[in-house]
Amino acid sequence: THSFRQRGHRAHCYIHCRNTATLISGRELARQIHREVQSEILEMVAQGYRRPHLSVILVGNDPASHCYVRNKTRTATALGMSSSTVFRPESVSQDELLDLIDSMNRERRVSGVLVQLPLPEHISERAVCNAVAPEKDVDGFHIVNVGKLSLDQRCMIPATASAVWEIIRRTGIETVGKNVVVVGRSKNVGMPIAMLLHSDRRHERPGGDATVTITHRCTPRPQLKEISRLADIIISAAGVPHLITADMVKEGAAVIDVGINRVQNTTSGELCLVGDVDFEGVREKAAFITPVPGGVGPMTIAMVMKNTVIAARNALIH
Ligand SMILES: Nc1nc(=O)c2c([nH]1)NC[C@@H]1CN(c3ccc(C(=O)N[C@@H](CCC(=O)O)C(=O)O)cc3)C=[N+]21
Ligand SMILES: [Mg+2]
Repeated sequence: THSFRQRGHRAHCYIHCRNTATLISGRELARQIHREVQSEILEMVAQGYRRPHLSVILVGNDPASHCYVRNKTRTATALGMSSSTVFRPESVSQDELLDLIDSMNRERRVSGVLVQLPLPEHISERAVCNAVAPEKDVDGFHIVNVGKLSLDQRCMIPATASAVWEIIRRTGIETVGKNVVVVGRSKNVGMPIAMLLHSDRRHERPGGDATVTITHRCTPRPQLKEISRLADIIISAAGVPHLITADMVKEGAAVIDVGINRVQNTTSGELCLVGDVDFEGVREKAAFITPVPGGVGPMTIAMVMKNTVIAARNALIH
């Protein structure tokens, strides 16, 4: 629902400003992607090809990781893919994981391989990500995919970055020549988001042609505010609740909240999920805002599905 507020003094020169942002439904956009993925799978099956298959490796018993993985495999099944999850205890050795990945790489019916992160301390995430065959790497974390992303080449794009990209594209938010601030520089989230948005739209893997500023824990708060107030698009992937407040947002900006923070509700004491954005305050200022939950999260899952179908399609060509 949109409500409007009258701005300006004279009746003939008023500007109607939305006084609350348009809520971007990640759930609705994800359903759109699901339908596209589903029909692509139907087409492949109709052509006589095997259904795409997603193989997941899940180490340890972190409830959130189990929840995300269940979400992915459940969605895969719903879209007509097959999927399997291999569970290993926290104590698994790196060699055992590498062997497991190797067998999935060799298995022809496996289209995509995903190792849920984080992994225990004694395992090198880099070694594990690099063990996945780049063409089955639906997370886009293999060093070859990271390199290709940086060179604007076609590659597997990390799902969270694709999610942010698709939210921007499908909402019709302009990026060319716009100021974007990406808050957070993680290799799996902040960095690939910044990479997509700043790069050239004419390249093999088109970019957003935006002017991108990356801020991080060493950015002084007053400077973050100065930069974010100039931003047409704010993308926060810091993991800090209430980091982005209304005073940091330009009127009419788009605010995309990638944060996932589990916090205890001060009144009810319940654990709840919040993003990095002070939603109630910022929605009065922004033109577009994504909620948490129901924003980037569901789109991330949808983009993993899309990557799996891309991997399956690519495997038909060779
Ligand atoms: N190899 C690997 N690939 C990943 O893509 C990956 C990963 N490891 N490790 C963890 C992060 C996090 N991530 C999320 C995916 C979906 C939601 C999601 O669906 N969130 C729901 C809420 C779910 C809830 O209630 O917790 C929402 O925002 O509406 C959240 C987070 C993928 N990650
Ligand atoms: Mg979300």
